[in-house]
Amino acid sequence: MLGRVNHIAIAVPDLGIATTMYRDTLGARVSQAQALPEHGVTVVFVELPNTKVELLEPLGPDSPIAAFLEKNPSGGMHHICYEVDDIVAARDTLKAAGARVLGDGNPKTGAHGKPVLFLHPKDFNGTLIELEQV
Ligand SMILES: C[C@@H](C(=O)O)C(=O)SCCNC(=O)CCNC(=O)[C@H](O)C(C)(C)COP(=O)(O)OP(=O)(O)OC[C@H]1O[C@@H](n2cnc3c(N)ncnc32)[C@H](O)[C@@H]1OP(=O)(O)O
Ligand SMILES: [Co+2]
Repeated sequence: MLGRVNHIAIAVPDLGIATTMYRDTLGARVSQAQALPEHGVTVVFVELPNTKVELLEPLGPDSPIAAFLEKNPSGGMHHICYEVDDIVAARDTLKAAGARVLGDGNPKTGAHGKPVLFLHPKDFNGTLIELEQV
């Protein structure tokens, strides 16, 4: 079911500071900030030779990363995104295996304009998983 790692996400309290750190201190190429109101986050992608790191800042009053940042005020690793060929087939297989699919269970359009879904961290060794159909 799983393909490549698409990105690893880090929740950050201040996207401007985090972007400067990745660009100027760590010397990486970074994208422009992109507000994603449907996801309650603003994102910046750090573009690495083999994958991407997604920096996430809360957007709006109901951000899904707000509680995480309250518990981890300086930020922290938030999720890992794996690529799948068929997200609906993957969802149905995982649901049948007892995994909790977050939200209403229907894929949303993610930061790359492709369908994404999230799986509950408590069902996957304490790691929040995002699936992206590529
Ligand atoms: C746009 C896009 C893209 O790439 O295309 C994105 O990535 S959007 C990225 C942002 N969107 C999302 O993350 C959407 C899916 N996420 C969610 O629905 C939420 O973040 C949840 C995963 C349900 C967690 O929500 P919240 O923290 O408010 O709930 P909660 O406090 O009840 O947490 C339940 C338990 O899970 C733990 N928990 C919470 N977030 C966690 C995380 N990221 N990794 C590992 N564990 C985590 C909490 O500590 C708690 O454990 P204890 O009970 O042991 O204390
Ligand atoms: Co993501």
